[in-house]
Amino acid sequence: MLTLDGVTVRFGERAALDAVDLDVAEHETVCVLGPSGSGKSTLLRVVAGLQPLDGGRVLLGGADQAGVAVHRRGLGLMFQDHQLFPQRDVAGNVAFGLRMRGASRAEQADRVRELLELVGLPGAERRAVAALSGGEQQRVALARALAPSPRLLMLDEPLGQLDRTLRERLVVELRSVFAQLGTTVLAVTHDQGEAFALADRVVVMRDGRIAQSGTPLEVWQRPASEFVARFLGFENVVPATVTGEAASTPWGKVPVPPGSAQGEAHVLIRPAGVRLVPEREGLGCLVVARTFRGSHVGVRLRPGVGPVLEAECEVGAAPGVGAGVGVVFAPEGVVVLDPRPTPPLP
Ligand SMILES: Nc1ncnc2c1ncn2[C@@H]1O[C@H](COP(=O)(O)OP(=O)(O)OP(=O)(O)O)[C@@H](O)[C@H]1O
Repeated sequence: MLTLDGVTVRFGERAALDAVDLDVAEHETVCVLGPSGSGKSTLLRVVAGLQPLDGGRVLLGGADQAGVAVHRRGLGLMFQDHQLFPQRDVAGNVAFGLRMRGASRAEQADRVRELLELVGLPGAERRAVAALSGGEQQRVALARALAPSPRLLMLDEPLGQLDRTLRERLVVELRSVFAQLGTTVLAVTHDQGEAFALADRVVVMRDGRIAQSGTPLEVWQRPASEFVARFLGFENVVPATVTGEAASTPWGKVPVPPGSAQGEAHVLIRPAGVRLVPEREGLGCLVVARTFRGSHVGVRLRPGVGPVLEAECEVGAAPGVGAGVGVVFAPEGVVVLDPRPTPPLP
């Protein structure tokens, strides 16, 4: 459906996109994730035709889009500040793209009714958009973007300004709407929870390049690099030398899963792989903080050697701040991060 082939965009000396290759298949939802300034919005703007290329090609359905105007690309856009028309009612907003295409009044009304049902706002046609909640406005923006049946729907931080509970609910609804309609989606977000919940495939960007691409599970279980692991919020990442089934780390020897890459690498120890034992039985640590996280308690530990460690304990079993504990590492919680560059996309 969509192919980016060596797409490069420069602003002065700096490449906002540096020879990016990316494919999005029909019916696929791809979420581009990355820190501020990594090139996510530039990527969307390039696909939309809002940003000229300094190199490479953008193809939609196999056709090179060079010189094709924004409104002729068959895209649906839903951007952060969803920019509804405040003077029009809900129906007037949703029907906008249909009117532009010359649909009859009856066609418009049918499609608007259908879409409002789909986004969970049945019968909202005559409501004023200014009187809607943030979440309702977001649904209207989605219905508006979907109304002309775009071949590719592009979302930029679609749920950015909404509160967490609402975001979590809307993500589930979005997924179900996309599945029902078979929509192809390219979304951009800096919120990993949103990306992981929405996407069939996650693409992590760093400095205008793709740092990793994979299913949410693949990326979560096997971050490709120290950068990706840290971006996902993991803190227990250290340089190591792997020999056989052990890694030498600043925390001492750590067991690694069988078949791990050998030699110099970074290792990630998931907090759940950091097991607390009596003080004299493992690496001695001091508990420096404790955070209740609902299903578990996060415990920060200062070891005698090496950087601070994060551990995860069952609620009720977490030691108090100031306690001395021992730590052992469970091999199933250890990931040797691949020192090789991310393999190209299939
Ligand atoms: N019009 C522009 N002129 C100059 N530099 C730009 C322009 N647009 C983007 N950049 C630069 O290109 C880089 C990528 O920007 P981009 O907006 O694509 O990042 P982003 O990942 O979307 O960030 P954010 O999450 O903060 O929106 C940044 O360094 C940014 O400063």
